[in-house]
Amino acid sequence: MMRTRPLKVALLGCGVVGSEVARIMTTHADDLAARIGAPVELAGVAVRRPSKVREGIDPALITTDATALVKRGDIDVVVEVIGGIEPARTLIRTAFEHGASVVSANKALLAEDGAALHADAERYGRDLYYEAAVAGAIPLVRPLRESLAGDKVNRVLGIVNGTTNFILDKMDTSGAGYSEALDEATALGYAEADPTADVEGFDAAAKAAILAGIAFHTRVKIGDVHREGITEVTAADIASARRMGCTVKLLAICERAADGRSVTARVHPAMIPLSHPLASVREAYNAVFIEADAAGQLMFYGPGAGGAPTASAVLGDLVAVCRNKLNAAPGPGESAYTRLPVSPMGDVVTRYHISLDVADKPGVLAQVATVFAEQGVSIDTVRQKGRQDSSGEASLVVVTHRAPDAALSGTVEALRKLDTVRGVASIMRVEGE
Ligand SMILES: NC(=O)C1=CN([C@@H]2O[C@H](COP(=O)(O)OP(=O)(O)OC[C@H]3O[C@@H](n4cnc5c(N)ncnc54)[C@H](O)[C@@H]3O)[C@@H](O)[C@H]2O)C=CC1
Ligand SMILES: N[C@@H](CC=O)C(=O)O
Ligand code: NA
Repeated sequence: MMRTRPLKVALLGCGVVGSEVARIMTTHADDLAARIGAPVELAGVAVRRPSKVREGIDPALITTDATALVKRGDIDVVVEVIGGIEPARTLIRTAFEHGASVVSANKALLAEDGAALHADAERYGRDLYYEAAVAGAIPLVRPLRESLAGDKVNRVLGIVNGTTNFILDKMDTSGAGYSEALDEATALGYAEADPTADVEGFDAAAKAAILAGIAFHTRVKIGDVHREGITEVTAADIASARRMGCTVKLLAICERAADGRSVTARVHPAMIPLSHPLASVREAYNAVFIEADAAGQLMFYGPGAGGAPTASAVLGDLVAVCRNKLNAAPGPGESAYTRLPVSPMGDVVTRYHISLDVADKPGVLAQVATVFAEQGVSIDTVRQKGRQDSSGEASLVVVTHRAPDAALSGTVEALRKLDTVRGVASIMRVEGE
């Protein structure tokens, strides 16, 4: 039976995501009410620029005082789509204290201080939902928190940042320049307020921390995630990947160690074969593989960024939280009982693609091979090509078998010291084989 008294929602932030949340709440009001069992009413919208015209939003709802809004006491759900650590963190904690549950899209905050926020939610008996924080519209948090709660997840691997995937895709397929592609991603509403978070891998690292935490029932913070962005990826790297039948993607990889006693989480660009499903993830789409003991391999794919797709995830959470509220039954809280340590990147076993500029003379290949052998790194393939100029140099591309990352980086360090190695043109990990 439909309750007539509406559930009141406070919206914090009305930018790319917030404006779409407000629009869908209005246009789908009847369906949302039917699905929840009570109408939902937008009771206040906190913004930074009140003079901006916001189509479809009653100007009487606009306020610049977000703190007063979350302290009102009659708010059932606060939707936080401001972003950043503060004031978002204090506003969420204040919301819990004053009776509201929270839906947030803020991966930066959750990956930094998720444990404290979950503790507060539990203390006050509120919900904290954040499906939109990881991979936009794609359901990932809920499948991990609920559908796979009875299984044992061993690996989560995928593309979780739309902006960088958009840039790498444009560079690869249309030969677009890095800055031009970044500007386009920003104009389309994919990038963070400060796009450094995207291109330096902070955003993907935050998502990896959240995914690893939920998947392995442990605590992983953004600082535990090994992070490399895409700013060092060159057109030459992408061309080199093509020659090997690969493409370059920014991947997030979270793994449980074979002995089950630790986990790793990393974000870095990697070459993947064109035949791998992740290679065909274009533009701002994301895709994530989850490997679990009983379920086997699952793949999740869809729009990873943008106002409307992200708002879809926010609205899904809003419906769930409202239903929980009506049933007086909070949803799942944090599950971090395993307390597994996060191992350093050096322990991760992976493969390298190394492109070297070497002296074009006898014995060089043997010297290079000796360095790999000394570090215990086995070579998979070698390709050497003399230059058609007077430099006396050749280009040598080595792809390794799997080895600990510490041994691989030790190999590169030792190679740099050889007189015959004139330069290391590029180093990239190879995944997905
Ligand atoms: N844009 C996207 O594709 C996605 C964004 N997110 C997350 O959603 C959140 C919002 O992102 P966007 O909407 O893209 O950012 P945005 O920058 O377009 O919107 C944020 C809005 O919050 C306002 N704001 C900042 N401080 C405020 C304060 N103290 N009080 C009231 N308003 C304040 C800003 O003026 C701005 O309009 C972030 O946490 C972001 O990481 C998550 C998934 C996808
Ligand atoms: N900036 C992020 C937005 C979604 O999380 C991205 O590009 O993926
Ligand atoms: Na999601």
